Amino acid sequence: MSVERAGKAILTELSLTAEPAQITALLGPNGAGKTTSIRCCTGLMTPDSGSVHIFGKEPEAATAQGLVGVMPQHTGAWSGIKPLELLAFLAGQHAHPLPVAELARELGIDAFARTPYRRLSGGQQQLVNLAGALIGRPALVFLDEPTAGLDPHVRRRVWDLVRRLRESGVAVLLTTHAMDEAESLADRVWIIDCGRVTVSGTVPELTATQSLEDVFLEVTSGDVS
Ligand SMILES: Nc1ncnc2c1ncn2[C@@H]1O[C@H](COP(=O)(O)OP(=O)(O)OP(=O)(O)O)[C@@H](O)[C@H]1O
Repeated sequence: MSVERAGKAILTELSLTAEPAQITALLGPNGAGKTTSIRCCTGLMTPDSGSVHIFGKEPEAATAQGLVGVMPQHTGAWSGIKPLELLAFLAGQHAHPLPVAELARELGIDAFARTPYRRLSGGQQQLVNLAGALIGRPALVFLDEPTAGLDPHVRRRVWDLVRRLRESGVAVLLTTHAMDEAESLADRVWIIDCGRVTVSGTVPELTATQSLEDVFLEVTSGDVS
């Protein structure tokens, strides 16, 4: 797919896939087009050319059927709503949601369940956003920098959860700037630069002779102009 905004190419013939029961990492420098790709895949943005298929459906239809979960990098302010209230509300939008209390316990949300969303720390808000993405039991989940700003304990908890999603057959597509995270979690890695795929492969393929960070630095310019 290709996307142009304000006369500038943001994505150029970008093509990638994410398979069920796999963790797919989408890597790229700041401004490379990762979030834009996710927005196109979830129907929030329409590519100027090309198409997106989610289990054979258009993104809007797949999202409407609850097949897709999204953890955005930033949410709008959820204001004064408390985490469990928010998750119960989101659960109500789905036919077969996960049990709210169980998910909240698993992610450690219980500890700050009584604090209004806007007063939560950045990391706590991240966990609530992650729970919100998973509550509807999606078959495909987009996690945009799910562990950015999380402490090492919480990061490991999120990693375990992401691995369990894979084990249960979910297709996980995540973005991250942490190369150790991609190496540890991902089955397949796609590296993009200036809206184009520059390299893709399994972690063992990409790291046969050098670290993933070295590969990243080699195949990306970091030039977003
Ligand atoms: N609606 C829009 N209008 C104009 N430019 C846009 C629009 N949406 C995104 N862009 C530009 O597209 C480029 C890619 O942005 P995007 O958020 O996809 O990057 P990213 O890879 O997710 O970056 P980061 O790692 O910093 O989160 C940026 O230069 C951004 O300014």
